[in-house]
Amino acid sequence: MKIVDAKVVVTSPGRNFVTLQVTTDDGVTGLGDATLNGRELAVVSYLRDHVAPLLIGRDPHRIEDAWQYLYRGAYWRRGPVTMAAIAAVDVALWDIKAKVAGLPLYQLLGGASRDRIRAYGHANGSSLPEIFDSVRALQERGYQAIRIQSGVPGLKSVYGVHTTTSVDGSAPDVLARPVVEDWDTAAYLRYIPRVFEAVRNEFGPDLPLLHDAHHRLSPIEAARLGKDLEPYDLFWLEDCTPAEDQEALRLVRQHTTTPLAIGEVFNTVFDYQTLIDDRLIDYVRSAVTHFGGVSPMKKLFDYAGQRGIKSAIHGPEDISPVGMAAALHLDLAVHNFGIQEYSGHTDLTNEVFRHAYTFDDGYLHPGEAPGIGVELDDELAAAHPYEPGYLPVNRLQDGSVHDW
Ligand SMILES: O=C(O)[C@@H](O)[C@H](O)[C@H](O)CO
Ligand SMILES: [Mg+2]
Repeated sequence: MKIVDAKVVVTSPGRNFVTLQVTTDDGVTGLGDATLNGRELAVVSYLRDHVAPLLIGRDPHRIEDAWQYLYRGAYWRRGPVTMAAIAAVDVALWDIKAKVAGLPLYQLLGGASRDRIRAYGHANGSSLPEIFDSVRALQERGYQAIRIQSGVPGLKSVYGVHTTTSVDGSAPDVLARPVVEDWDTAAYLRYIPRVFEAVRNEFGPDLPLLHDAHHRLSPIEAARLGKDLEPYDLFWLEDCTPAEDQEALRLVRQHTTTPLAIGEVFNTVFDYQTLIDDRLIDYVRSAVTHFGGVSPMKKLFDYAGQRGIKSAIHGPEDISPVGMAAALHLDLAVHNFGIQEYSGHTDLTNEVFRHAYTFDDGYLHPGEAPGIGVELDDELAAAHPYEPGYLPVNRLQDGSVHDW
């Protein structure tokens, strides 16, 4: 069997997605997600100009060799652009192998370790009543674990709430530049424990609650927040310190028993080495799409599992249904599964990417279709071309840039 075509499809059914479609001489196709939010076209070029020509003529079954060839063979290793491109190839080849076998991918990863996959959803609000309504709306959709993000008194923007207008009064952005949001760490640290106290009082002790600090805190600030949140029994505190600094989490860990999760912007296992070896975290948060694919994610989970650390694959809306499907096959198969982030996609996105996976009563399942279980509607994808779009940036009240 040989690869005869490798096509990159960019589509924006509401937001941008980059998909690699690999075709074999037998007419089998495999899909991989290469979406890198806000830098999509860099990965498109990497794949089209530098990777696709190397794939033609290769045996699609040699997945590990293709991965090593693209990773070691480029000489320039790691980084989100490279690893998103390699991820798309890896997932497309796993999709092909599983389709040829006539099996859903999870069967090739060891088979199901569980019957269903617990998901968490995102509740947001600028006030407590808004947050309570948001939690109730998620519970009505079936969610049984919920991330809580809150506006902070004195700040105009609410992290996680989509806006197209900058807080600094600059010309309204037409998404050609990032929106500017505002941030004040001291106000946030004073307020967030009160939010979790109120949510616990409203919804009781049983509902698993999560919170994302989005890399905005120094180690000592994160340590304080972890301690202040202990009475409210969080499932985890996510991304409390900047992701580049593994040692920062040692200080946080020494001060709090609030469980810690990190990794959505990590690209390789080396970003986790100290964190896993020294048991400084409880959950690894990488996305299949940004970590080089299913192959390195399986290795990461096996390594983390030796230290009792669990999986929690990144799954916001900017992971396409292709990336989500790949995540769900891993979730079902690995023993040390923790939880899966799942926001779902728009109806239009679900039409462009028809998928076998399901969400019922707060639990996901990848489905039984051979491969990863996603089919791309090329015509509908082409009808919704790329549109520039960016995540926001944060500025402090003195105007300086802060982590978003
Ligand atoms: O945990 C999450 O889902 C967030 O941190 C998102 O990944 C981020 O806002 C970019 O979309
Ligand atoms: Mg996050």
